[in-house]
Amino acid sequence: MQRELLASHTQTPRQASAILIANPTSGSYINNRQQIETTVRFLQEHGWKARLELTQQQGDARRIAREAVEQKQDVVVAIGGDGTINEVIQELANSETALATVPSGTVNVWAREVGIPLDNTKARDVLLHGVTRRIDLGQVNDNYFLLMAGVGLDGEVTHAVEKKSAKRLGILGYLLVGLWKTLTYKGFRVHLILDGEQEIKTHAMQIVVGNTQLYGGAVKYTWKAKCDDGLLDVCIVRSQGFLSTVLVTLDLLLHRHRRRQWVRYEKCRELQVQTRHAIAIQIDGDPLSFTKKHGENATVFKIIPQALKVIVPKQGPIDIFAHDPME
Ligand SMILES: Nc1ncnc2c1ncn2[C@@H]1O[C@H](COP(=O)(O)OP(=O)(O)OP(=O)(O)O)[C@@H](O)[C@H]1O
Repeated sequence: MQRELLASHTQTPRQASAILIANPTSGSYINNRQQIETTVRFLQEHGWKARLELTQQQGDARRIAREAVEQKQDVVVAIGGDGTINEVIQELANSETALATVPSGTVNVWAREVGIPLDNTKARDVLLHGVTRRIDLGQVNDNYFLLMAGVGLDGEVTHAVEKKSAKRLGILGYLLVGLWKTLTYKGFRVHLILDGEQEIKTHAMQIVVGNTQLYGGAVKYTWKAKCDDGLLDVCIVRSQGFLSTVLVTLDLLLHRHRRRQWVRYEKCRELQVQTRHAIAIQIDGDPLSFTKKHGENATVFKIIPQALKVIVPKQGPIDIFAHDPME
């Protein structure tokens, strides 16, 4: 029964079995707490078999998502930000359980990318009336990413914020550490191999490997990305000193065409990254690990086509998708 219920082209509201996973430490949870309980009742009143689970610590969202897949739940609703979503997709990947989101994070990049309203009362309508799509996921070191992975400056920033009390400052903490790192980061030599053939050797400040377009809620490094085209978009920002880094960021922020001069832009299915030193990596805005050093095997970024079912607004932005929704 569930497959038919998930098909949502009709006006009939979707009914489904679902676990709602809420991260009480996510950015806007406190403001949304009342709304979240209302959302559970709202879904139940519309015939959903829905229950709410709160995470107690990092890792819980992933564990609960694994149970949801084992129980063949139709939907996991991630109530949090992109970090909570990233935990959930580790288990939803290659399953029939769809990801839905009621945004409750600080930046909520996924929600912004696909047009899920940040207002919870409107977001819950998407659960009922949104469309189901299958999208790709990126993968590095056995970890999936939904949005993007970064190597270099942003990896350094996320690792530094994680270690320092700056995390408590939220976006401001990222901005302060980001500014400091931009002033002091020297970049790195890198050897890239795309799809086992094309080689690029350069001195980079930042490499963004994107499945989607938006970065940090405002900038677009991978502005041509489609999340269901079976390809990763790679944006290599060359290291040319502090001033050019600021100018690149401004161009990307303002979505100016001039940005093309500052970066190299490629598409591929697989990207091998070899660096002389271990360079910090982030995925979906959280620190991951480091690239392998000279002499070790390359760090490999891959696209896993059609790996994730998602529920998104029917009338959301379409330039992020290459294909129509599922029937
Ligand atoms: N109960 C919990 N206690 C501590 N950390 C948690 C808990 N539940 C989830 N986490 C972790 O909290 C981190 C941040 O959560 P999340 O990304 O949802 O919120 P956010 O950072 O405010 O939003 P955004 O990423 O959109 O800016 C994630 O890495 C997640 O794994």
